[in-house]
Amino acid sequence: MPANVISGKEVSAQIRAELKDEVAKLAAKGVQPGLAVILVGNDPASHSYVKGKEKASIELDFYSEIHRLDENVSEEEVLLLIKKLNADPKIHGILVQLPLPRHISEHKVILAIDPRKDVDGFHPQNVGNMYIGLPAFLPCTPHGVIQMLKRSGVEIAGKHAVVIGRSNIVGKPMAQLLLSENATVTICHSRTKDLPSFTRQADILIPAVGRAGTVRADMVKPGAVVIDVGVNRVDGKLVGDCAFEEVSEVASMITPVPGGVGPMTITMLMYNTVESAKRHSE
Ligand SMILES: Nc1nc(=O)c2c([nH]1)NC[C@@H]1CN(c3ccc(C(=O)N[C@@H](CCC(=O)O)C(=O)O)cc3)C=[N+]21
Repeated sequence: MPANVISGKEVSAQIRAELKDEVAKLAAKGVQPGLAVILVGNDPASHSYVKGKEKASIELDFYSEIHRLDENVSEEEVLLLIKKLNADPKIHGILVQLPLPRHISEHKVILAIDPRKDVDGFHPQNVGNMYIGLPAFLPCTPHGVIQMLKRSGVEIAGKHAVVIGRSNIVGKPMAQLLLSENATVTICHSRTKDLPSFTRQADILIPAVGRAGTVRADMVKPGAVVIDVGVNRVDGKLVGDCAFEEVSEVASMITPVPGGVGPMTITMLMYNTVESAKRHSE
């Protein structure tokens, strides 16, 4: 039996409807969630993501600012803009689109963001708090994955979750959030020997590699849940890390690309911005 396809668009719509209620409650208190996005340079993919964030901001009636900066802007100028946004009471969330040009330090930029406005959850204070189970902004992509699992009725506790990838943005926090949900977690990566021997043990398999065709049907345990975080362009088409057609013959549930984790990432960004606005209004 082919797998059920978990629609990121549908789960997103559900969460966005809940957020709309929260936004209305805030409006009654005279607060409008405000999100500032900083985009440096002309990477077409980044521009397309930022458009998605802009669309979601309008849909949810946020106040939104997009700062499009020239590729050659200095690091100081970016840091200065962040300082201004940190101090701006209209702004509850600040996101600097990554990757940045090489002459700008990603680390310095992230450190400059007020952790209370770090809706990406990339500041070391939020990363650390997440790690020890204190309140924190959770990183949007892994948090989106957890929401997709929970809202599709997937039990996480006691399951063996295998994450492929160890980036600071997806792999590492993904493993940590699954651990917080009481999964048994394995992290695989580019130096893992005999990847299929691990993936075949997964009840929940989460490839986050960025290479199309990384996961094939013979690497998946029958009945496993597969959440594909990969985003790859192949012949101008967007695909995930899984060979979708064949893996869906083996898995019990699978997420598509596009229409899976991508929309959830944006929705959880909106969620964090509403959370920030709520804290601000308390
Ligand atoms: N500071 C920062 N925070 C991020 O969250 C961040 C970032 N930098 N840099 C780039 C990555 C990537 N990312 C995506 C968001 C939405 C889709 C998305 O909605 N994708 C659609 C398709 C979009 C299309 O067709 O191009 C989908 O999968 O259905 C994908 C990727 C956020 N990122």
